[in-house]
Amino acid sequence: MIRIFSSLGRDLGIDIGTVNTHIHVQGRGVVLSEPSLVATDTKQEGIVAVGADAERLLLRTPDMLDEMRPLRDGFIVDYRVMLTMLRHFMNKASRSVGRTRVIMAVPCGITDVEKRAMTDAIIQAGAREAYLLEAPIAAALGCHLPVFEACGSMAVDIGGGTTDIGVMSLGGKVIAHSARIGGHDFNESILQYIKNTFSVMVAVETVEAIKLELGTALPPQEEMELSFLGRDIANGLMKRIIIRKSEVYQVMQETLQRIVDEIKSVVEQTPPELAADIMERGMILTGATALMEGLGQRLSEELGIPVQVPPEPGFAVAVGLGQAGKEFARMERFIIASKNRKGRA
Ligand SMILES: Nc1ncnc2c1ncn2[C@@H]1O[C@H](COP(=O)(O)OP(=O)(O)OP(=O)(O)O)[C@@H](O)[C@H]1O
Repeated sequence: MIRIFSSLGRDLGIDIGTVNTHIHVQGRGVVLSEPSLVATDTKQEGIVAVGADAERLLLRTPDMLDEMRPLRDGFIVDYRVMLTMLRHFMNKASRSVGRTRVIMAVPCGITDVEKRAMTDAIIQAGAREAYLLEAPIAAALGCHLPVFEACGSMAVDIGGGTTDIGVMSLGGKVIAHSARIGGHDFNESILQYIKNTFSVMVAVETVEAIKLELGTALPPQEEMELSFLGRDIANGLMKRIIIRKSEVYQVMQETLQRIVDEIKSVVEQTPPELAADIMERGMILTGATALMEGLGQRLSEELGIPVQVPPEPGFAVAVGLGQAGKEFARMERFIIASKNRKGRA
């Protein structure tokens, strides 16, 4: 059983993702939104800058610095760097970190070792108390789904590295599933396609721009194209390439289908009475990948479930963590790990 400690400080809701970190402060809203990125000095192996500062420096002086993302697919890959980044963000978001209760979103189904690492990091970063909540539960709270009522609610959060799917009812989770597939997989497919079709190498920023400009989950109604520069694999010279929206749509099919299949398998495992509620009331789709053109409609058509995308899907989890702070007395069954400075529950 998870112990709920008493708290005096302000709540921080931290959505620390593979690509971005968002922090919600009780009473102030989402106060921080920065890339989950660290720039390290190649010679000294020291950390030079964190978050948005690191992104700026890496763009200006790419040869003198190394880029590090301390989380991959939502999981910690370098504890020391992750801790530095977390401490930096927490101190930026709050002037009294030592009095805060942190509620953090994590992918569904993380192991006990990963839970321990996350709660340890939060306390080491200076917080008074640490609590973990699975991302789709936070997303559902952020979108005001009736998760405490006797009906089924469903939320799907698609970020850069993971798709997290949750079914909730009566203040507890019924199913929580995480698949290591997300926005990054679309980028990978586009990158491979460009390499194989045009025999050029392109910058990751170019691939991201192609996805944001031309990416669509539905067959394009009208053709569009984008021109960009790539480096010819054969002779090393820069070459201008034109890619069409219909090509990008085709390239994205495999990842789209994998996401559909992951959600379908959760719907199939959902108890019939809750599945009926979800078919009627719909599910919510969050995470910044939810901004992709036509994704909500595509999922709705494939799953036969109404899909709603909130106005700012990338912030829904952070907002939900703030809501979890407000509803804290009712959160016991949702909280998957906790720790305070004296120890863990
Ligand atoms: N308009 C858009 N269309 C398609 N994809 C988008 C759009 N805007 C952002 N994305 C994608 O959203 C992803 C980042 O989403 P988000 O910030 O929710 O991820 P994260 O929380 O850091 O990752 P994770 O939850 O997997 O750890 C990136 O892959 C980005 O390319």
